[in-house]
Amino acid sequence: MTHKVFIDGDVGTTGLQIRERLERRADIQLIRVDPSLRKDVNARVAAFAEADVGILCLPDPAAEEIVAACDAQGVSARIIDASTAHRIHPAWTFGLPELAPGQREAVASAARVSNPGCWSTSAIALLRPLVDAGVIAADADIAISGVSGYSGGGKSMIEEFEAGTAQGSFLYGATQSHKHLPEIVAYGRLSKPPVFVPSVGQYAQGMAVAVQLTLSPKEQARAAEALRDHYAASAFIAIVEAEAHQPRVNPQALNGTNRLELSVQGNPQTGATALIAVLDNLGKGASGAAVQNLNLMLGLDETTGL
Ligand SMILES: NC(=O)C1=CN([C@@H]2O[C@H](COP(=O)(O)OP(=O)(O)OC[C@H]3O[C@@H](n4cnc5c(N)ncnc54)[C@H](OP(=O)(O)O)[C@@H]3O)[C@@H](O)[C@H]2O)C=CC1
Ligand SMILES: CC(=O)N[C@@H](CCC(=O)OP(=O)(O)O)C(=O)O
Repeated sequence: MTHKVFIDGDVGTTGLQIRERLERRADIQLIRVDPSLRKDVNARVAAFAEADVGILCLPDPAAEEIVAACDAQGVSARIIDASTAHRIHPAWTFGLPELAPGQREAVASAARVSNPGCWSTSAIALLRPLVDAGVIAADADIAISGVSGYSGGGKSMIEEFEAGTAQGSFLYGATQSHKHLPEIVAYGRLSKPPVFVPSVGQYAQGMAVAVQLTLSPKEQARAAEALRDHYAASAFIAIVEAEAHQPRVNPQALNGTNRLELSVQGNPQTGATALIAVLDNLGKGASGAAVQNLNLMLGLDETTGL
């Protein structure tokens, strides 16, 4: 049996990587629109009407526009949205199957799934099990930093770095209005936003993220245990020994995979704690995650083709 999938935005960074993963599969038939019509709303709505699942790999306004057009024309295609547009929308299911018990089943049966952001995937994967286990208080003082390859910024940032016009690595988001903060608060079950200062490095792909807070030595040990318990049966998320991410955390270590590695590090004497995540921004941070969600929505093993 083949499943029909339409990728809206399949020449962009995320869409192209999803297409490459799906083109290798005999169980998936990709629906394509004529390249000259790739921004034509009617042509794309027709493609959604034919698809079992459509995947949006578009800027937020374009994602909102095409969902509204599908709704207006009565097209009831199941949709995965890789943009930020619907991440905390109550009618959309958050596409992090490992979030909490029941989330995998919720994704599998959902009509609309929002694929998480790359930074938020890391932060939520670290925080949510610890908040649920009572190791971290919802109102804890938390800081998040990290480094991403420039492909995280899509085509325009890739062009900037490849043309040599980017002036090197940089921090951003210091005004604390990064677009991933709402989903980190909502799905991390926090009662206040963490302080989040990400950065971009002078390499294409891969991320390392550090969630920083104070935990007692006992809480540090409980944190590692709670994460191990939570992800024990996970195909893609693993807790590794702190040594695996020392002394340098390599943001490119998991490139080309859909994996996310977590470790608990810190100084038990002072309580200063760094929860570390490593992932591919175009793997578990975007395209791999979208394929995992697609597999679940199609009733397949979530690891198919990943
Ligand atoms: N890059 C990453 O690591 C991640 C990206 N995302 C999200 O995924 C989405 C896509 O990002 P990314 O692939 O990086 O972005 P890109 O800019 O690389 O690609 C976006 C694509 O959408 C196309 N597009 C823009 N407007 C329209 C429209 N109205 N109709 C049809 N196509 C349109 C663009 O066309 P054109 O080429 O003509 O501009 C481009 O090909 C974004 O919402 C992004 O935030 C999520 C997680 C990680
Ligand atoms: C390096 C870089 O610029 N990264 C992007 C996030 C990439 C991502 O996760 O995308 P969406 O949430 O938009 O889907 C940023 O921080 O805005």
